[in-house]
Amino acid sequence: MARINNRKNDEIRDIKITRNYTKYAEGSVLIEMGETKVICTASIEDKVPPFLRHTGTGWINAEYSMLPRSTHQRKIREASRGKLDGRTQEIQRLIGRTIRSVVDLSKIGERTIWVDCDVIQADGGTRTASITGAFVAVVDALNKLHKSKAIKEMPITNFVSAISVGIVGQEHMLDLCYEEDSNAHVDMNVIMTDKGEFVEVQGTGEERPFSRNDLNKLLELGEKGNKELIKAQRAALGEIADEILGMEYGNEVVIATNNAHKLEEIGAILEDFEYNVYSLKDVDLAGIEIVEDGKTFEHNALIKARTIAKKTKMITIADDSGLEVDAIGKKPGIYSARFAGENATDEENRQKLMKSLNNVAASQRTARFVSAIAVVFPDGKEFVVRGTCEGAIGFEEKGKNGFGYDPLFIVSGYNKTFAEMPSSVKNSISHRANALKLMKSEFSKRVVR
Ligand SMILES: O=c1nc[nH]c2c1ncn2[C@H]1C[C@H](O)[C@@H](COP(=O)(O)OP(=O)(O)OP(=O)(O)O)O1
Ligand SMILES: [Mg+2]
Repeated sequence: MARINNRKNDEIRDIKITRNYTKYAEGSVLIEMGETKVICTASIEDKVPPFLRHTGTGWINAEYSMLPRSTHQRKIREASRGKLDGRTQEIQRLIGRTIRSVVDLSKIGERTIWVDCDVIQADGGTRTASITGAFVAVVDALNKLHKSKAIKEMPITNFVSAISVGIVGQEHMLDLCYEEDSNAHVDMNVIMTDKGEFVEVQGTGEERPFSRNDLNKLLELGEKGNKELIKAQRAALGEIADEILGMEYGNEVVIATNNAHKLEEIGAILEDFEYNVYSLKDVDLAGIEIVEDGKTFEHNALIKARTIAKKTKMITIADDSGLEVDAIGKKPGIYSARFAGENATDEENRQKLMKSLNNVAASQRTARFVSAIAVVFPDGKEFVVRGTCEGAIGFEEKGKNGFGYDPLFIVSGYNKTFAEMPSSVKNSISHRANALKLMKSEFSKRVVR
């Protein structure tokens, strides 16, 4: 069965959120979900209901109404009728409860936020559009309080949005318009946060009961819709949203290295990382010179990553690595790339190492590779981890694989140099592999997706 406007069953209507729609309220939003249009305002009043006086805590109240000609037939104004009908009361309580669930009322002082949702055109989903729009208006109002220093911090704990789902005929559908809603035999409103948690689920088998399987399908649709709505709220709020939720980082990382071998290894080790990996060449920064004047691997890795993150505004991963040889006081260490002088080749560095270890006995030739991996996010957050790999320096070069000091580095427990191993083996045990493993676990703690 085709949907109106040929929408797919799991497709939401076009959503448009216009902030600062009217001029007096502290927060004012026009939200349009397809043909449904609601004006949502948030107004701040410097007092609270009696039960909260002298508690230092605030309150949020919501009112909802439909303009007489928001519907097909004129609907009598509730003011003229002199009382609110049950539906209106239920909806405004729902809006109030929802917004209260994501605002820390103890942080807004003794103030009441009045949320007013006025439906100017109704084509289904007015309560859910009201919630989605009201949240944005409340963020704007609270942001004004925050910017004027009336409150110390933004008291928003979560973003919240709402969407309708239902079963029409045999079909499970997302975001029902009026006509679909009138034909639905199961009707549900799903209110969720940016964390994917539920604030409220209102589901009714109006014409016939529904199964657990139906419920699961409907929740699935609700989750998809709410994700998209919260994305739209974020987009509408721009930087204010980033301040509350932390910046959204996108799906791309750039590897800040000019060393093609390292790039290849990092790419291979990050094969299962759920980000698209870019090189400096991909972002037009090939050959960029970065002064590595840190005193540690960690510091140098951060210097490289910060430089590229600043230029690209992308999540940036950098490696600073080197070889610590015990017999020569852990040299060359952070100077590994320039051991034989600025712009030295790998070959020259290896020769210098051989000379430095002239006459040093096998048992005294222990060494380790170190890799510090730094990650810098576009908003400046950063972390750095270290991986190592133990081994010893051989008496002659062995093997053709790898790069740098690989032909001289005999890996502990393998009796082979890195250059004698296939890259797949090196990439499962190397200092870089160990560091990137730690990086991935640290990364996933910091980025909620
Ligand atoms: O798995 C390795 N196998 C062999 N040698 C290695 C390895 N890992 C680091 N190394 C050596 C190469 C270079 O002499 C120095 C890294 O210097 P380091 O400044 O971190 O890298 P780099 O200048 O080549 O590229 P970039 O700074 O653009 O990332 O340690
Ligand atoms: Mg370097």
